[in-house]
Amino acid sequence: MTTTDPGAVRITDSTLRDGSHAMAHQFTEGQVRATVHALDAAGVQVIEVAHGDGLGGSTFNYGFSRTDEIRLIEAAVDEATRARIAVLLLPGLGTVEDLRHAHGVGASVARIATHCTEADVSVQHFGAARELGMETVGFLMLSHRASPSVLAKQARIMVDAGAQCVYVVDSAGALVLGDAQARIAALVDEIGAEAQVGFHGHQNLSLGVANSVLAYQTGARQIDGALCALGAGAGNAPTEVLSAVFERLGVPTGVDAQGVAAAAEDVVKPFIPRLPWMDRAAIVQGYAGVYSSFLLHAERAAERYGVPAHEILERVGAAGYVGGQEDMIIDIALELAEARERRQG
Ligand SMILES: C[C@H](O)CC(=O)C(=O)O
Ligand SMILES: [Mn+2]
Repeated sequence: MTTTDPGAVRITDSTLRDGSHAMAHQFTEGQVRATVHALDAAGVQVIEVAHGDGLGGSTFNYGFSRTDEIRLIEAAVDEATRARIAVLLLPGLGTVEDLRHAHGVGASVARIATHCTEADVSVQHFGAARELGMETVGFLMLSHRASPSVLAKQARIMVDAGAQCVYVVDSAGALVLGDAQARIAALVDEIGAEAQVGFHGHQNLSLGVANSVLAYQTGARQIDGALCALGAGAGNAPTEVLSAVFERLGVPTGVDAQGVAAAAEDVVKPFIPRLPWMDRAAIVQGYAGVYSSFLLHAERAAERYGVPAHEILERVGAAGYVGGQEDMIIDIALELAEARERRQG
């Protein structure tokens, strides 16, 4: 595959970033090295490494990392022979200084993520990333919450600020087929002449792979995946499945499908404490449009206050909370626990 092939798709693997949510941010340097080694050998061109909530995400609100993310990024860069290492940054949580630091240890792709209607907060960060000579990618999170035309205007803001690709990010795994397709089509129409369009899917309604294929067929040329689906909620579109499906469709990815299947089975699966799955709580996330990374927060609150996680998540969906409002999950759990006590007299 050549990167100039207009029909080729580039798979970015986010096991070591989105998977951080599913691992409660407990990645070790050894796990990062082994995963990067296997992905790099299989020809994956971009590997994302950071705290699940991006640079600077290791906090009380989001969860502390076991290992400093800069050390993990440095290890990933050291291990990769061909792949480029990407980082995610949410303006307001991560800073331009964090980006410089990551670039200083070898990260070369900056993925700047905002809520789907707040692209304007990314302008300074795209400018800084371009000045550093990094490849730039915009991430419009919770994309189901904006109509295709609104999303396209937000993508325009990112491209004007320096984004070379903008992703429709289905953070809640809530987009159902045509919903994903319509958003990709709107972005291709708005920015396609100047920038690429990407798709990042979650499996809460088991549509991550199908939505990714539809996104490709509608013009997206960058697609995210994670080995063993390791990601928030029911996980991401599995990289090993995406690679196999694109191969069957005759779409060049440059990835050795057998190699990533082995990476998933032999390297990642053995260290995952719990495989991501479409269980009741995750399905509610997709159905009610809840940010996937809220799953473990809701499960912890459920355990602590003795209320069901899926009920907490239903309420989170009704309230429309977005990333950064993790603390509200506790409030909802407390309300549910109080209501239960009142009922029991
Ligand atoms: C910070 C989020 O986890 C980014 C992401 O992967 C998503 O919104 O989905
Ligand atoms: Mn995600």
